[in-house]
Amino acid sequence: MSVNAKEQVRSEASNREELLRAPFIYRDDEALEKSFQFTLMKRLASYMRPYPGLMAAAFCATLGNLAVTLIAPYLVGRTIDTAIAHHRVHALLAYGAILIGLYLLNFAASSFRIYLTNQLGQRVIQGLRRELFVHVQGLSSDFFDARPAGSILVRILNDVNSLQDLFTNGVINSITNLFTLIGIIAIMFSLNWQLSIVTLVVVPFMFMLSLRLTIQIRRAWQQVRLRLSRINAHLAEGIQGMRVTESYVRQDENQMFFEKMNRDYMATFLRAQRWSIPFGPLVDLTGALGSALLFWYGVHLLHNGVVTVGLLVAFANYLGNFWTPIGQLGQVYNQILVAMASSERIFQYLDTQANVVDRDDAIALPPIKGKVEFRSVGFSYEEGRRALSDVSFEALPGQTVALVGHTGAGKSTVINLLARFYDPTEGSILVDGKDIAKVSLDSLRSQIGIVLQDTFIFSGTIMDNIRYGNPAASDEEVKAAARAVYAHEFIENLPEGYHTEVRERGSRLSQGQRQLISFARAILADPRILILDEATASIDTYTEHLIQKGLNVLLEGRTAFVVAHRLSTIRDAHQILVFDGGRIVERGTHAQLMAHGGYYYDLVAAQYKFLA
Ligand SMILES: Nc1ncnc2c1ncn2[C@@H]1O[C@H](COP(=O)(O)OP(=O)(O)OP(=O)(O)O)[C@@H](O)[C@H]1O
Repeated sequence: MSVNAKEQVRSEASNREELLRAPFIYRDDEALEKSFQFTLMKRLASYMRPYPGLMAAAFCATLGNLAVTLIAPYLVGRTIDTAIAHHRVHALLAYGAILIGLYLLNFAASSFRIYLTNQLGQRVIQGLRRELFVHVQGLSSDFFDARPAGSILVRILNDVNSLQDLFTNGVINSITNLFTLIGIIAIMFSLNWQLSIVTLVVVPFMFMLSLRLTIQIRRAWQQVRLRLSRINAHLAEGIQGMRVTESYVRQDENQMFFEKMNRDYMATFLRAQRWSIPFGPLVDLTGALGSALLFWYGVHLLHNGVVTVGLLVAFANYLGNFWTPIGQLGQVYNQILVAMASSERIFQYLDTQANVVDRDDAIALPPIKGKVEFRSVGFSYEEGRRALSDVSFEALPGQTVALVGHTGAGKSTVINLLARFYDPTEGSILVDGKDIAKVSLDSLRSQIGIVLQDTFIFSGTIMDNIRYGNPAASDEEVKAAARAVYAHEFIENLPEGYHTEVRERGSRLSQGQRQLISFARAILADPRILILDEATASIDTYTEHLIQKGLNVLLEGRTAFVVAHRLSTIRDAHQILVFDGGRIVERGTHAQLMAHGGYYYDLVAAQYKFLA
């Protein structure tokens, strides 16, 4: 290698190192924690209201724990003072038996409490997740347009899960912990107030230390989780887009990006570890300090005959019992901060209202014949940007209407309004003379079939996928539908025919095969009105021929709106609506429009001649 080449390699390597070390900037919009808000907490607590029996039982079980925590140290003290100090074997055995009984009770109460609080937590979480899913499923298209699917997923999964700890342990434990602390303090003061003051000097310090450290530790681990989910998201995207990466030869950049994420994750993990390591030893140290104070002053009181050995031991036990509730209260505080951020986001979704809803006086649309009318329809997705203006047309039952125009002209918007994914801003849409804004959504959509360009294939068998159009259809009906649209042949040729499992999004099937399946699905649903966004993907001549024939069967006898990309489909349409800038600029049959020699003529000349 020449000196220059070596120099270049060295400089590339150092550039790479520099790039890798440069701070990593992410765009995260989600807050990980929020300050305490009473209204949010009250709303969260309302999710526990349906389970009064579980809450009461869990609370009783925790009272059992509480009783043992409060009584046992006192009994140990009494055992020492009355039984051991005076060599009274019977008393010793009796105390021993009572203590064993108490600890057995504690064991039973703890097991029962853990079981009950888990039941409670899981039920609350399951209910909340169900409510969120049902609500999100009922929201209108604008909601899904405005946010990526990933962020909706995170809310339904992660945000709800992050409330789990609070509902499982937090609420019940914090009440018990408070009672425990108050109980211990009360007992200690009733036994000896001077010793109590000296012993408890260390407690506020313990509490602050536990709180501060746990806050830092939680934040540090939140950062680790955040980095991990970024790596997950990046990996998922990378794997899905692998073909594009390969075709644009972007592997090196991807590797560099991944390497940065990986390093960032490692650094964050080690930082979190650094915060976590001293927690245990520091807690022990503070505990030891408390015990030292207790024994230093206790021995002094012992000399003066103010306290007994048993009382000192009881105090030491009580002090030991302070740790668990203090630590747990710190944890609950942390859980509440995290819950505030998550629940705020969850409630934001739950409070979002669907824009397209059934009116109170909505009627069910009777079985339709298929006449469709747009009357001066106008629509904007966003304020100030019109997607459709003054669109009027009429389609008679059984007619095929082709919607054509350049990209962004408004064709899909017509379809979105007809299926009532949105309501028009102006004008009205009538089906068989009935304003669709006044009929129930279910009765309208169940009579409209939609075949999109990018056919959605669900994981399951081919049979399941076709039956999606009509869940009540028998196997024979499914096959008949496939036959009608010329899909039967290719399905039969698959390894397991109709029972072939199609993987996620139908990756095993070609574009054309997916379209044929969507035709079969639509014909099985047998809608009077059909909306079809014709696929643009180029398909081999044989499949293309099948699709053409399948399409003719599908359109037969239905009112169909086709965002048309094939000249053959357009040519056969009863009516062609030509869109530009959200308006209908020309209308007529293919022959009429070609003879007119206007916008449509130019469009066909430019766009469709190759597809004829
Ligand atoms: N969800 C949306 N939010 C905001 N604006 C939108 C949305 N969908 C479409 N638009 C805008 O509305 C206008 C009409 O879009 P539309 O999708 O109806 O066009 P199209 O003719 O179907 O185009 P294409 O042939 O590319 O699908 C465009 O200006 C587009 O940017």
